[in-house]
Amino acid sequence: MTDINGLPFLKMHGLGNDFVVLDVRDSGFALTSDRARAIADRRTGIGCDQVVVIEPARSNLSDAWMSLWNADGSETAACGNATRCVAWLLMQAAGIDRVVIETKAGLLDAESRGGRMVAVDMGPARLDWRELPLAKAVDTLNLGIGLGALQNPVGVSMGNPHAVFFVDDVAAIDLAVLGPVLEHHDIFPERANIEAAQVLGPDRIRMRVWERGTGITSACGTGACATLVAAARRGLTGRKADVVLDGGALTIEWLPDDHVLMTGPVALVAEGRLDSSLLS
Ligand SMILES: N[C@H](CCC[C@H](N)C(=O)O)C(=O)O
Repeated sequence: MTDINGLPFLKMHGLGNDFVVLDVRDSGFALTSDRARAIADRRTGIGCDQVVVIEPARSNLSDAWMSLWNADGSETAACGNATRCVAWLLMQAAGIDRVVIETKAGLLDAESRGGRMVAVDMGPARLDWRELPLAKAVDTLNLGIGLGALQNPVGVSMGNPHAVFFVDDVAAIDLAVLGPVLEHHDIFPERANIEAAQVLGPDRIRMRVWERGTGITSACGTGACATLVAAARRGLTGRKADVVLDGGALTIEWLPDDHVLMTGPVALVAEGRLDSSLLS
């Protein structure tokens, strides 16, 4: 199916990181970069940070495939908040409390924690420069780049690239100015998500994020995972902490097997149908 007309969508968010969710398992509708941009436009489209597409499972290891598109039309392999939303939808529809979602970043195992709380094993933190990826061999614990108040981040991939900068006061960081420049730094051949993090205690971190391909968002699940791993690697926190974002807190734990467990809420705010004029 190529016609966007009448295609149902759900409007969801995780701590204000908002999504248009398309379940195309029956229609076969194919999203493109242009269509994603049109849907995500907050004036002429539905408006969202990412467009999330539920597709038929591609193996017997998962219940569904999920593809993810930023507001600028770029595709990303990982999105923690969207993963919780899709997992909740699938569990609600099937009356089950566990589901496996497959993405370009691998298999994601999700479980209901009751109500609208969902826990997701976001897979292993990738710490090698090649996995981020970076343009050259660099110790990911100290990338050695910087701009203004943001200096010397930790590089972590959760299937998507993150640069975590630790600062004394997150509120003083002009992320709208520094974020886009650092997102496009030459060391990141695929760009990067930019996090400014302030450690509040051994199990609490305040973080704000400039997302690759989207800009400042209220929350970023993979960014929260990357921030906890970065803090633990630097010895600033333990391996479990609440990461407090603009939209609320996620509980993140870096497990002994290097997988990262993310727990947080989901919200379903509306449903509707797309109109073909969206693409005009
Ligand atoms: N909001 C998402 C992250 C999107 C990452 C995307 N901006 C990228 O290009 O990697 C989350 O909850 O993890």
